[in-house]
Amino acid sequence: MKELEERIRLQGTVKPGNVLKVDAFLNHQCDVELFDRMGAAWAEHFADKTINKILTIEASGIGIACVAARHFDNAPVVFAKKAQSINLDGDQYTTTVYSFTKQKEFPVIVSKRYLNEGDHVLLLDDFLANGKALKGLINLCHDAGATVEGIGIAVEKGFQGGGDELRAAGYDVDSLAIVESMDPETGAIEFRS
Ligand SMILES: O=P(O)(O)OC[C@H]1O[C@H](OP(=O)(O)OP(=O)(O)O)[C@H](O)[C@@H]1O
Ligand SMILES: O=c1[nH]c(=O)c2nc[nH]c2[nH]1
Repeated sequence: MKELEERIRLQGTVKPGNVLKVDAFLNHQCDVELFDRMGAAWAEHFADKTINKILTIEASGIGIACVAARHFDNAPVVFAKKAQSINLDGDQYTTTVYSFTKQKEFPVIVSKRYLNEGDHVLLLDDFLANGKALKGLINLCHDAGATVEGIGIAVEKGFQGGGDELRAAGYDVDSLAIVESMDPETGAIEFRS
């Protein structure tokens, strides 16, 4: 998606440790009109799939998924929680995920009420790096007997390999911008064409 690549060039900054900071529009301050156009792009890509639920993971996937859901017949958006809470009751599907930005392992939890056998799920998230978050969500879907119909990502860092691993495993991964390389010294960012 050219618009997203341009925004990354304009407002993104490259930090040491393979971190691309795009919090001016994607995952701190949120440009909801951009999110809407991202949702439209995913809807076009996954037009031949039957999708009845969108699954994401807190925190940064939530806003994007909620806006994108408007392009999927207002499919319910479920987000996996990264902490136990007195608000989480009943049976749960759980796994653990190593968080890229927080650099620690989190439990990842979805109530059995909201992910069911027979669900046709689209996974959405802001970033795909090593693929840990998505593998956690895929595990939850597998445990629930739900089918992963596809994966929509705003920014994939292609050089970290998570996206290509998922494609090799047979998943339809639609990343709207794929960063092939980025240099914290010069700030240069190259996209996969
Ligand atoms: O492919 P991966 O290596 O798993 O990286 C991608 C994940 O990293 C971020 O989550 P993180 O927990 O770092 O931050 P967040 O709480 O802002 O979503 C991002 O939102 C993705 O969920
Ligand atoms: O803001 C972010 N920048 C990143 O480079 C990244 N990788 C995973 N998750 C991320 N979030």
